[in-house]
Amino acid sequence: MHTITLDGVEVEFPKPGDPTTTVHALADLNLQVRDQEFMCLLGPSGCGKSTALNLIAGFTQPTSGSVTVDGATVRRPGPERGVVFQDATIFPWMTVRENVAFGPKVSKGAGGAELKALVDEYIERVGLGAFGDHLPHELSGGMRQRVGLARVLINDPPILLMDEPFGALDAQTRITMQELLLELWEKDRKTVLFVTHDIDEALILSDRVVVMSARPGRIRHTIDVDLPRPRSHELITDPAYVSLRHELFEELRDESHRADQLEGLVGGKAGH
Ligand SMILES: Nc1ncnc2c1ncn2[C@@H]1O[C@H](COP(=O)(O)OP(=O)(O)OP(=O)(O)O)[C@@H](O)[C@H]1O
Repeated sequence: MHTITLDGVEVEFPKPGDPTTTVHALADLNLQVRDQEFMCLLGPSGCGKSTALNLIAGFTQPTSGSVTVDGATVRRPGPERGVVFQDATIFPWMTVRENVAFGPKVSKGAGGAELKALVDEYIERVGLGAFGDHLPHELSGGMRQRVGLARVLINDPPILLMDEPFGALDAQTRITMQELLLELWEKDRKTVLFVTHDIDEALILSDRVVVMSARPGRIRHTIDVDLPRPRSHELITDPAYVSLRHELFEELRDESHRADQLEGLVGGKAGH
């Protein structure tokens, strides 16, 4: 069982440039990600999605409230939580194969034929079988993100935390990567928390979508995505999909408007 629980989580940051005031990033956030569930956190820019993910990853601590993984309080990063960011964390001087081998080599002292076979397997899984000896600068953005994914997956973490991993990719590559992720997840269901501000991405991937409010982020709305799996983008014309999309669009529109007001981008006053 691999579950994530946030209970009454508050996060306040010192305001950059003005440490006497704070930015209230998360307010009384309560969230539970179930075992082997694919959950998307959806919300307007600046609502605290990354802050929530960073708490679970163990990169930051809540001001109050609790963050637990499998019942244990999160205090630091751990091998059971794999984190994938928008910019793939890969070493530019290492080949694809060396990059993918890095984790098991360093954390488990793996090596030899066994490691080589494992690396080949994961490179194959992410569709980079023919690119093992390439350096990152010889790859496209989508291919680099595949390397980033393989680097995390090879450690076989039961929990995946993904922060807009496809956010920097062009629309078509993004769709390809979503379908690759779905295919990988169908085979080996990990507990996933995926941060995005893209409604279609959330719907295609998730079992549940949690919509966060504008800052301070709290949960505004949760929807169950009862669409059949395995899924592909053909789903977008399905009436059930269209209806869920409309529901999420309405929720997100209100919150995006509030977020813009907070930032002083449209009418109203900037605030914290
Ligand atoms: N280390 C920090 N110090 C001060 N303020 C911070 C820090 N990290 C985040 N914030 C602020 O907290 C709020 C939430 O930020 P966060 O990055 O979690 O939002 P987000 O929903 O992930 O946004 P986006 O979709 O734009 O990435 C923002 O107002 C941000 O400026």
